[in-house]
Amino acid sequence: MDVIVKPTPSLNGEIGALSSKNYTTRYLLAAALAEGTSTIHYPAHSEDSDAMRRCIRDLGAVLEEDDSKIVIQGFGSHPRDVRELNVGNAGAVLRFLMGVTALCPEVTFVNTYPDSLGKRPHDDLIDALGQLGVEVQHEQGRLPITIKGGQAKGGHIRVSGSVSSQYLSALLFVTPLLAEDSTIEVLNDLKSKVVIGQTLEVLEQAGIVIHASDDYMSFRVPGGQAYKPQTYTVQGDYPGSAAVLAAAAVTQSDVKILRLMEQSKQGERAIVDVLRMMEVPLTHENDVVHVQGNGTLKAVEFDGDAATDAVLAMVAAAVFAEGTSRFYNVENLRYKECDRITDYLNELRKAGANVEERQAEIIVHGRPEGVEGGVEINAHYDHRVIMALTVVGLRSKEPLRIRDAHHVAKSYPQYFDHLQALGASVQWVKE
Ligand SMILES: O=C(O)C1=C[C@@H](OP(=O)(O)O)[C@@H](O)[C@H](O)C1
Ligand SMILES: C=C(OP(=O)(O)O)C(=O)O
Repeated sequence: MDVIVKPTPSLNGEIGALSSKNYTTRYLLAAALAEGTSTIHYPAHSEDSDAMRRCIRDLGAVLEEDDSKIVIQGFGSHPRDVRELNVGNAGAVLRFLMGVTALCPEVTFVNTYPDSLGKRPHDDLIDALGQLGVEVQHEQGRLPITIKGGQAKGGHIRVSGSVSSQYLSALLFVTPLLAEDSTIEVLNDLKSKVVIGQTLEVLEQAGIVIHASDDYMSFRVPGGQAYKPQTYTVQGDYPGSAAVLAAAAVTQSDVKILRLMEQSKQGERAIVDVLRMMEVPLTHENDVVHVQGNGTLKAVEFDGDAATDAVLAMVAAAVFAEGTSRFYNVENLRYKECDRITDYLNELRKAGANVEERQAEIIVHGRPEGVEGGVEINAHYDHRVIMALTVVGLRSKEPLRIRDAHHVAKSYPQYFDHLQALGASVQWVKE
């Protein structure tokens, strides 16, 4: 399905934020790894969170769900012996479960998105699992991947953090369940460091003890621990909401998004600070972000690694700012659902934006007068490219047609409904 985005001068109204993808995947996993019954209130519903639901069920968890909660009977440290798992296009779900299946005799992760997740690297995690005595078969570090576990006991593990924090999160989820203590040393840089704060928060809620250094570069994990069954409540999602806030920032708007915690550990809450730095009129009080956009924005410089999943939305806002914006320290955007630097900037250029790339930077020469539009956009299987190009389309002179926009459902299936509710002119069309 494609979406046509038409120029929309103003957005008005109020929406509840979608539920956080990152917390939902983590709570589902922590509940599955507990023996006993856990409850998760307001879990996210999207392709990625559904992938985690499907896989933990395949591994032996029992799930019962109604409109507002999911009740999970976990399998503890004894997942069922399954042959295959299908994570769809969900990177975090794949990496976390590659760690957990170190507890299984032999599991193959199949390759259902050869042009997206199928291209993403997992070498650093494969190497770390090897240090635990887990045999991993793979296609040059890519899917399909077979994990032959069952022998892992714990020990000293060195893992690179220079491509993704998800490899480290994977190790943090599984090592507490191993018989012996582990130490984890992070080599090189740790990208998306803030996300590790979310992993540690969830592990602590599940009663798991981890001794982390202040810089998150080394960890001591006592072995033989058990996840406690818990009641969790999922907070609102900043990465998805960032796109709606960017849309409000580039139009004449009066838009409120509810359920966005000020004290959240999600790095993408920086969208609020970045829009503020861009002089967009907004407030953030009592978990409500209120944007009263006047369409005028100033350029900004920002370390994007602090808010990795909101950078594309920030860039979309910068397309209409006065001056030149720079988003630096963003190389790992190249290893996501698509190359979020080269592929994304190519689509922005098609729409009429003036953008430049460096290996680890995005530079945007703003066009406050608006961009031409009137072209077809390739979604590159990437929900965040779809959301960001929609923001650009709202302020293009001619409509944008976003091909295969249904991939937005990876994280935010109701994105276009939310925008429509705010008055955006967006419309689904069959190919
Ligand atoms: O741990 C997680 O849930 C995630 C970590 C981040 O990935 P990287 O660590 O690869 O940057 C983020 O982009 C992704 O959407 C979710
Ligand atoms: C990169 C993302 O997800 P993942 O790595 O889990 O596929 C994302 O949600 O933007």
